[in-house]
Amino acid sequence: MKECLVVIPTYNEIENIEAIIRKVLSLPALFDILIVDDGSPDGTARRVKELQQEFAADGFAHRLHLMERSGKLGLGTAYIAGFRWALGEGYQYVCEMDADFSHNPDDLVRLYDACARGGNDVAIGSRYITGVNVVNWPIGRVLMSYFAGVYVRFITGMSVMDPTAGFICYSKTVLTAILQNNIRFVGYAFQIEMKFLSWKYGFRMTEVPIIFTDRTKGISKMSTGIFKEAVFGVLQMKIGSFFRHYIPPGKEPKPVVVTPETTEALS
Ligand SMILES: Nc1nc2c(ncn2[C@@H]2O[C@H](COP(=O)(O)OP(=O)(O)O[C@H]3O[C@H](CO)[C@@H](O)[C@H](O)[C@@H]3O)[C@@H](O)[C@H]2O)c(=O)[nH]1
Repeated sequence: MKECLVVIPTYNEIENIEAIIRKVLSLPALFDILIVDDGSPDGTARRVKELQQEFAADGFAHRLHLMERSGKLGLGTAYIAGFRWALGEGYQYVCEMDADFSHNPDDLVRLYDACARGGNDVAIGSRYITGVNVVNWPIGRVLMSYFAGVYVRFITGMSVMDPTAGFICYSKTVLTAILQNNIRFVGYAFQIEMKFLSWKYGFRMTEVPIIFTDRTKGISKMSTGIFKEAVFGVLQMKIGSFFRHYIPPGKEPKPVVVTPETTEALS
């Protein structure tokens, strides 16, 4: 059985890609990797292919996968494409993680355990569940991230302390339910939308404390467009939620089968 896939979106991560892949593959063997690369001009995908060849010679090519997309289509759509692939391949759990070591790959085990052994459907690697655990971000970025959380909690009513977190483990059940929806955000607001939908569907969610350490190699792809999408998008998302019902899989009303007996019973 395929147990857990770590989806890593990449755009120009040539300085980090090999190290992060080798680190994840050094963890317990239940973690496979899917890199979703958006045509990185720096050759990130090419390096992944070289590693795939090396691993094939060692007999574990099945643990490293690559999805190449035509251009920079956004973090959210990269993850959605990765999640759909994971469900098609039959993985039980799927993790999100950045390529740049700002998330410590060792914490994957804690996130996975919180779901697989802790009975949760969503385990969030949380920077703010025990104070503020962010290292080396400029103070402006820490404040923006922290108050984005306050804003999201105020607008949505969802009590998650780190709604913009990008280090998460999902069960296949929650992803199956969420992906029935059109995920509207392409940038980092996608992270908020995923948690909001998990919460609306009533899935069990937990926050696992982590320390987020800013990257030392390569640059962040955060932009003002991504920021605006999050600010206005959260409001749209909340308003939109008034007009729909969220029914988790298995809880859908059973269709009534009409037979002569049921017709008689109804009359
Ligand atoms: N495929 C693809 N990957 C992308 C894209 N944009 C960013 N990425 C990849 O997504 C990961 C995160 O991007 P960063 O640009 O390093 O994010 P950050 O500024 O450090 O933001 C962190 O904080 C955000 C808000 O709290 C988080 O939402 C985000 O996940 C991340 O942890 C990296 O692996 C990066 O290469 C894209 O358009 N396409």
